[in-house]
Amino acid sequence: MTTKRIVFTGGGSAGHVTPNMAIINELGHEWDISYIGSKEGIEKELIEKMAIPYNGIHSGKLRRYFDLENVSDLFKVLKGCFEARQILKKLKPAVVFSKGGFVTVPVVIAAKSLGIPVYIHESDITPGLANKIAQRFSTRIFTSFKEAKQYFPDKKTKVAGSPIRKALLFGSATKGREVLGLKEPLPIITIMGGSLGAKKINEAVRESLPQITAQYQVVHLCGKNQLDPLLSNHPRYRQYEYVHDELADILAATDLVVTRGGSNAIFEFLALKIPMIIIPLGRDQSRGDQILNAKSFQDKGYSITLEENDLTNENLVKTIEKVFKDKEKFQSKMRESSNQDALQVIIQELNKMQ
Ligand SMILES: CC(=O)N[C@H]1[C@@H](OP(=O)(O)OP(=O)(O)OC[C@H]2O[C@@H](n3ccc(=O)[nH]c3=O)[C@H](O)[C@@H]2O)O[C@H](CO)[C@@H](O)[C@@H]1O
Repeated sequence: MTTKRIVFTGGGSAGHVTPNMAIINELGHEWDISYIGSKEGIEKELIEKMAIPYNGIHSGKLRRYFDLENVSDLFKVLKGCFEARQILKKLKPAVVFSKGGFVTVPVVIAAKSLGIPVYIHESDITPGLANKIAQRFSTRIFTSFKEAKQYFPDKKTKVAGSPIRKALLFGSATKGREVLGLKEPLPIITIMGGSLGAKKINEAVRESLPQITAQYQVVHLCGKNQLDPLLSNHPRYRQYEYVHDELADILAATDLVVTRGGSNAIFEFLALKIPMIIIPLGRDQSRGDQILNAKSFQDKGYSITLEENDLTNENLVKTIEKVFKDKEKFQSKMRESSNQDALQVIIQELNKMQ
């Protein structure tokens, strides 16, 4: 059996890393795997935990508006291109798989300059700036959403769905309740404000805790440095900055999620048939991709959108009650969904490579 080499890249937030992790876990032994990410991004910790060789390069933030920092960031991108080229020259991979995030731009440019095929995956309905640039250098493009296909050249684009870490599909609810130490038979609501946490959601959840915990238990994935020490002994509330392998059991024990509209997270909840309240990141803080993700899921009957501007304690509690009451309806719509097995689609295409 000949060994083929693949280099993954993606970073900046977990959503640009977890799909890579899902694919890495499913690749067979004929693949030799390496990773290129930023020197200090979340991808470094996540990938090193998997014992995959990790190469850190410089990366700069790309902005659509003028800022003096653009100049120093441009130098960082150029430095990153040089570093990525050196790494790729040494590794000589058969393909580079790029998931998005600023760090991928120098990597795909370097790959293209060395004649290495570049595959990219876009998780959102509208492409992020990094993938908008990367797609010009790419050989093959995969998308999670059907609606995203229109933004890419038809010939090289395929709607694959969202690659989900397989372990998430095999969690145990009993183990989840045990790990959490939640012993009461009350339903569990998990709050996930994206991989970095969401300050506004954290505040609203914590202020509404007396009402919410009257009927439910709460697991709060609140993001780095956002734990609230005053709540560490609450009998019906558990908080974590970020969870790794425990997530599968926690989600198996979860009856409802309150979440940001990050694409990977919501496709995971869809796969697990967990009804969602999606509070998308607004246009004032992003390009509005989460608003479109949330609309697409709401239109299909998988979730209810709660706009951040309408996020009052009262609305949050009311929406939780409403979604909980209609839980079966949301789940039956999710069961009807024809979300194909993205992992298989992507792995089959990679395996075709020489
Ligand atoms: C602020 C921002 O720019 N957000 C973007 C970012 O979101 P973000 O990084 O938050 O991405 P997603 O919600 O798509 O994915 C988060 C991932 O982290 C995992 N997770 C999260 C918390 C935790 O404790 N443990 C854990 O494993 C989730 O299971 C999921 O796989 O990338 C997404 C995919 O391009 C975009 O849709 C979002 O708009």
